[in-house]
Amino acid sequence: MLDFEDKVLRVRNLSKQFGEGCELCRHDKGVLEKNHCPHCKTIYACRDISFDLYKGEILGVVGESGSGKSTFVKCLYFDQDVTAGEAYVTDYKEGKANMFDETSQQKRYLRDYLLGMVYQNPYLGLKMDFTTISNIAEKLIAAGGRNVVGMIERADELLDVVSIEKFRRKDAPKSFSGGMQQRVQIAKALSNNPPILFLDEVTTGLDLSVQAAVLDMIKVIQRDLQISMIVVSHDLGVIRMLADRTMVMLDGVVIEEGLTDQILEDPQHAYTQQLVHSLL
Ligand SMILES: Nc1ncnc2c1ncn2[C@@H]1O[C@H](COP(=O)(O)OP(=O)(O)OP(=O)(O)O)[C@@H](O)[C@H]1O
Repeated sequence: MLDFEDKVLRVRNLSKQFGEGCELCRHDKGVLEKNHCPHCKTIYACRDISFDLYKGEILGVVGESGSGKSTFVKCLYFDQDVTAGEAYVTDYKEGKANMFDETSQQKRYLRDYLLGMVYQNPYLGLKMDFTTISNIAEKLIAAGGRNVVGMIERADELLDVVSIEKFRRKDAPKSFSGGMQQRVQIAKALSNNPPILFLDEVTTGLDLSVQAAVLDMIKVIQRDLQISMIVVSHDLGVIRMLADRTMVMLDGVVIEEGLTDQILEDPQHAYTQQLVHSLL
């Protein structure tokens, strides 16, 4: 049974809109067509998303393109500002400070010490012209690392974890395959031991066999390091393989959530039923 004490992240009513809204949509979300207002064209990308993330669990977020998954995870990593909502990290100010209200310096601290992100597009997470080792060192330096030998040792250790061969470690990621780039991103995101890691469509676009290898690796890392993860994917197959619990998003709203097995065996919402059916 999960305990209240085991929560690492608490999110309440996370909302993100693109546009100001108008008299019609601001007060009555019933006027929306899917996720947008037909009158003023404001897009309500995420609406009132609330959940808890527990220590050592993988929470899956699944939904079709445009359902708001990336916006949701970008808000949590401060790549985008929320329109409204609260989020509390247990390891930060005893879980009492709404991280969305913090200063940019405090948000940088949260990113450097407590949160990690692996992007779908490795160009967003890596400096493609730097060596692989210095990509990892960059994150360690941001988190206060000054001991060069220590940082190189740490980078080596992490590149072992993600199976990047020793002779490639001084190469720049631009010379790597897509699967290798994702593995370097994962090593970089793990470098400061964050208790919480976000992964956004990390295997999309990879060959099936490479995809399977990256997913296996994520599972092993999560088991060995007991990191809590939020895994975002349009692919229920990925979520089935990784996630303990799942939230299903449609048009910016969480329409269903529960244990992944439960959702797969007994989906309640028509959209979830369709998703599950497509897996069969
Ligand atoms: N910067 C932006 N400006 C305006 N609208 C945006 C912006 N970013 C996202 N949106 C809109 O927000 C909605 C959710 O987009 P989001 O990228 O979060 O969806 P998604 O589920 O991650 O889809 P995909 O996997 O295709 O990226 C979409 O309607 C999208 O057009």
